[in-house]
Amino acid sequence: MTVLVLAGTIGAGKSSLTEMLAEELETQAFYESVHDNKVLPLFYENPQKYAFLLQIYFLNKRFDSIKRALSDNNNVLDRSIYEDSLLFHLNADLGRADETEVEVYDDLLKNMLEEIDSLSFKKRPDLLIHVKVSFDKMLERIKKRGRQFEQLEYDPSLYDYYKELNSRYDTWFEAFDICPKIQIDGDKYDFVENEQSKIQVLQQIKAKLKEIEGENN
Ligand SMILES: Nc1ncnc2c1ncn2[C@@H]1O[C@H](COP(=O)(O)OP(=O)(O)O)[C@@H](O)[C@H]1O
Ligand SMILES: Nc1nc2c(ncn2[C@H]2C[C@H](O)[C@@H](COP(=O)(O)O)O2)c(=O)[nH]1
Repeated sequence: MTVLVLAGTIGAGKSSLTEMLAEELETQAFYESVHDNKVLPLFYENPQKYAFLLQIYFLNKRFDSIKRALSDNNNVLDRSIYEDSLLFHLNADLGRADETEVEVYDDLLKNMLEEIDSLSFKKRPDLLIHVKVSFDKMLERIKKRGRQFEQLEYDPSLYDYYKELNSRYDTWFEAFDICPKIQIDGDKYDFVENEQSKIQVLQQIKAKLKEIEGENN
């Protein structure tokens, strides 16, 4: 059983790489709830009002995906539950959640992570794959994808939100020690449109998985 989780800022390329990995490794892909997410557009319209609700929504959906993923053999998840806290605390720091909401959320997340530990013999993912992109690349990709409510034209204050989110990922990744990890340079490798880049990225990930397998034997 192999569990891979993707991590990275908005537009980094997590979903694209998830699809490629699932195909390459012949595993099932689990995607974050975006198109069917009723709260996401509300959050972008009024973050002050909906930051807490959105976070609970995502946490619930992620928990659901993890439960389904763990009952399966091999799988790839397009965003890790470990980034939830990063996203929520950024919003809390921006004054979009009060102290009680932060307390309730932190406690719920801790509880859920403990519950995941007890769900399966597989307690941690085999590998966390962080797709790192520069701030400029992040903006370029968000624009390329074109989700209306994520565009700077829709809300110019998103510029600062995105900038801060992207910069927090570096510290987050450095400190991450829950399972083996690898960083993919999403600026350097255009793995969506360039076949050679795609092959190189998949090779890096497969080499890391081999290295981990060697360490475990
Ligand atoms: N390495 C890459 N090279 C070129 N385009 C990319 C790359 N990664 C992602 N994209 C494009 O950027 C946009 C966002 O990618 P996506 O996979 O949806 O990101 P995420 O899931 O991290 O939010 C999509 O239009 C995708 O085609
Ligand atoms: N406030 C939060 N927003 C989140 C969280 N997880 C995802 N998102 C947002 C960010 C994007 O607009 C969209 C999809 O994310 P991608 O990175 O896959 O593009 O959902 C969260 O936990 N909190």
